[in-house]
Amino acid sequence: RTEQDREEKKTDSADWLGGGWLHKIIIESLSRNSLNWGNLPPRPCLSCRRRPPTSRAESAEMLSLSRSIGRRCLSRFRQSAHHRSCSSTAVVDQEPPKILITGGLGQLGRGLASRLRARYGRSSVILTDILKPTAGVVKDGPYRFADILDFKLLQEMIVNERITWMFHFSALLSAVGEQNTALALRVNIEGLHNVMELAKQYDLRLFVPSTIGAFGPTSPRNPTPDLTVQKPSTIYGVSKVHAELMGEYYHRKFGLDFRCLRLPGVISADTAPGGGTTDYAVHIFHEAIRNRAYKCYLREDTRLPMIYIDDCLRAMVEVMECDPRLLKQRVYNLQAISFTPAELAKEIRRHMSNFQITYEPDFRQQIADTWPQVLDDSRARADWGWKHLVDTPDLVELMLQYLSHHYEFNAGRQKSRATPSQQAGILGGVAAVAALQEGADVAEPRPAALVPLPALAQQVVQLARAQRRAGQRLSGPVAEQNVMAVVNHLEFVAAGAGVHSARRTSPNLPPPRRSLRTTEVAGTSSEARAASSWRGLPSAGAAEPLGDGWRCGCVTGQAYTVPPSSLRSSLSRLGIWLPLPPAPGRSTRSPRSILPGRDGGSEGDSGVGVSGPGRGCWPLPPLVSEVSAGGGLSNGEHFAKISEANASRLSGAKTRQGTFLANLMVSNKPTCGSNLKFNFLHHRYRIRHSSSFFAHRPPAPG
Ligand SMILES: NC(=O)c1ccc[n+]([C@@H]2O[C@H](COP(=O)([O-])OP(=O)(O)OC[C@H]3O[C@@H](n4cnc5c(N)ncnc54)[C@H](O)[C@@H]3O)[C@@H](O)[C@H]2O)c1
Ligand SMILES: C[C@@H](O)[C@H](N)C(=O)O
Repeated sequence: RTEQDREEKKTDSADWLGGGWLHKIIIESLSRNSLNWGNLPPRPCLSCRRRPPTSRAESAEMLSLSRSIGRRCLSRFRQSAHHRSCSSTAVVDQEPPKILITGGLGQLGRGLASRLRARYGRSSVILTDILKPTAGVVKDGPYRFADILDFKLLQEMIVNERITWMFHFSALLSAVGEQNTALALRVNIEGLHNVMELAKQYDLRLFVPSTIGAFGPTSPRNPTPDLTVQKPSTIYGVSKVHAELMGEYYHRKFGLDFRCLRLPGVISADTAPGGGTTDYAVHIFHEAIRNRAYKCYLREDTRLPMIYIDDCLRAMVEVMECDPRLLKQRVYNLQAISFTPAELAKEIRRHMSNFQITYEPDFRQQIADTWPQVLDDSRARADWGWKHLVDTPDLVELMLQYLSHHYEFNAGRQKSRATPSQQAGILGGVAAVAALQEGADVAEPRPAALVPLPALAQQVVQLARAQRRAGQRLSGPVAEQNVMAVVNHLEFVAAGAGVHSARRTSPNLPPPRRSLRTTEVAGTSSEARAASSWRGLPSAGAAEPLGDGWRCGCVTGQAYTVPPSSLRSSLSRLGIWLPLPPAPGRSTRSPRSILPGRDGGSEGDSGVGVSGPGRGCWPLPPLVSEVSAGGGLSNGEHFAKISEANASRLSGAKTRQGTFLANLMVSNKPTCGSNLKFNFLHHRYRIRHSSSFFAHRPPAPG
C-alpha cells in the first residue's frame, strides 16, 4: 500500500505520522487473535475473510502472521522518507542497509539482488562473483569482480561502499565439492573465514546459508530437528557445519550479528543450479519440456526437502530484516515441501501425460541417502513467523508454465512481443479457425455459442502447412481458403510480431470433424470473402473477456464465446504465448504475475482486446471511412485520402495503439492490397471499440 501510494504521490503524511493505518492493523490483529482488547469483537480478516481463530493453535498462527505483517510494516515504515527522521524504536534502522552479495551469479544471488533492490533501491545492493557478468546483470545494478579468497579486495569494497549487510553465497555445492575437495576446502572454509573476519571488523550483519547437507547418516531423517547430531559425510556438509559453528562462536564472543538458515534444495526456473545433489528437481522440468523424458540420477524413492526459489528468497530477506530480539538462535532449519523423484514425476504427468522418467542412480545417491527427508522447522515458524507459500502442485505448475514460455520465446525468430492489436488478431484468428472447423454456422451469428477450441485449430494449421509444403494449390471449397487465410494470418502476425509459432509435429492428428461447405461461407461479409481470396492478408480478429469466457470475433462477422482455458491451451499448442488478462470478476493468476522481471512486458500491456479504463483500453479517436474530396478520384486515391486522414487522427491520439495503426497505414501505399488492409484495420478498430459489433454484422466498408 505504501509503495502504491508513493507511486501515485498520494502519501498522506498526516495519516502516516498519526500511524492511522498501522493502528488499524494492530487493532485488527489483536481482535482477530481474540485478545479481547478494547472490547473489540473478533472479526473476519479484511482481506481473506477467514473467520476469527478459535483454538490456541490458530491464535498462535494468527499471532505469527500478525508479527510478520508488523515486521513488514516496520520495514516499509523505515523506508519511508517521511519517517527517517522520526523513527525511534530500536528495530527501526535509520538508514537502509548497503548490501554486498558474494557468489552472486549462482542460483540464488541474482534473484535475491533484485528482491533487495526493489526494497532498498538499485544501488543499495552490490553483486559480486568471479564470473563474467551478462549484459543483463550489469544493467540490473552494480556488479563487481570479487574472489572470496582475496581478503584485501573484499575489505576495500566493504570500506569504500560503506557496506552494512553481507550475504555470503560463494561455495562449491555438494556434488561438485566431492569432485574437487581441495578447492571446496579453500572456497567454502577459507572464504568463510575471510567473510567472518570482515563482518566482525566492520560490524556487518552477516547471512550465511547452510543446508540440509549439514546433517549426516547419524542424524534423524524424518523429521530432522534444529539441534541434533551433525556428522555430514561430504566436504560440503563439513564446511557448512563449520560455518554454523563459527557464526555462533563469533556471535557469542564478538557480538557478530550472524544469521543462518539450513536451506533445502532450491528449485528455480530462471537460474540454473550450481552442481548439487538436489539439482535433479530442476533439470527434470527442462527435460520434461524439451524431451518429455528424464533420466534421474537418484532412486525413485529418494525423499528430500525442497523449496521454491521465491519462498527461499523471502525467507532470507525476512530473517535478515527480523528484529534480533526475536531470534532465539542463530541457525534455523527451514522446511517447505518434500518429495521423491517418483512423486514429482507423477505431479508433472498431471500436466503432461506422456512424460517418462527412468532411474540410473550415480554417486549422488549416496549423498542423498545421508540427508534429511523432512526438516523440523517449528522454531523458525514460532520465532520469526516463517511460513512457506508454494506447495508441490503449485511449484510444478509454476515451473512448467515459466519454462514452456521461456523455451518457446527463446526459440522465436525475433525476440519482441506482439503488440496488443496483433495479439487480438491472433486470438480472433484462432477463434475463427476453431469456429470454422467446429462447423459453426457462419451464416447465422451465434454470439453465445460456446466453441471448444482445443486441438482443432492446431489440426487446421498442420493440415494447411502440410498442403503448402507439398506445393499443393488449395482448391475445393471456399471454406478451406478462408481457413487458409486465417492460417496465413496467424503466421504473418506471428512472424511480424516475433511471436514464435512452434513447429512441432503433431502425432496422429485425427481428420477434421467435417469440412465446411461453400454455402456456409457464402453468407459471410464481403471482407471475409475478400480476405479468403487474397492470401496473405490478415483476417482481423478481436477478443474480449465476457463472463467466464472470451468473446472472440473475426472478419466473418461472427462472435464466439471461448473459455479462457481452451483459448490458452489452443494458443500454446500453436506455440503462441500470450499473457491473457483474467476475465472480469475472476482472479486468474496470470503468468506475468508469477514471473517478475521477465521479458513478458508489463501487466498493462496484456490487455488483449480488453475494453474499459485501466484494462488495456486505448482511447482512440473515431475513424472516417469516407472523405469528401471532390469528384474524379479513383478508388485508390480515395482510399489514400481516407488512410491519410485516419493516420493523422490516430497518431494525434498519442497512444501506442494509435501510433501502431497510423504507421501501418502510412507504410502501406494505397494499392488495391492496402485498400483491403485499411478495411481490415478499420474493421478491427471497430471490433475493438464498438460494443455493438458482437450483436450486429458490420456494414460493408466504404
Ligand atoms: N541452491 C541450493 O539448492 C542451496 C541449498 C542450500 C544451501 N545453498 C547455499 O546457498 C549458497 C548459494 O547457492 P547457489 O545455489 O547460488 O550456488 P551456486 O553454485 O549456484 O553459486 C555459487 C557461486 O559462487 C561463486 N564462486 C565460486 N568460487 C568463488 C570464489 N572463489 N570467489 C567468489 N565466488 C565464487 C560461483 O561462481 C557461483 O556463482 C551456497 O552457499 C549454497 O551452499 C544452496
Ligand atoms: C541442498 C543444497 O545444499 C544443494 N542444492 C546441494 O544439493 O548441494
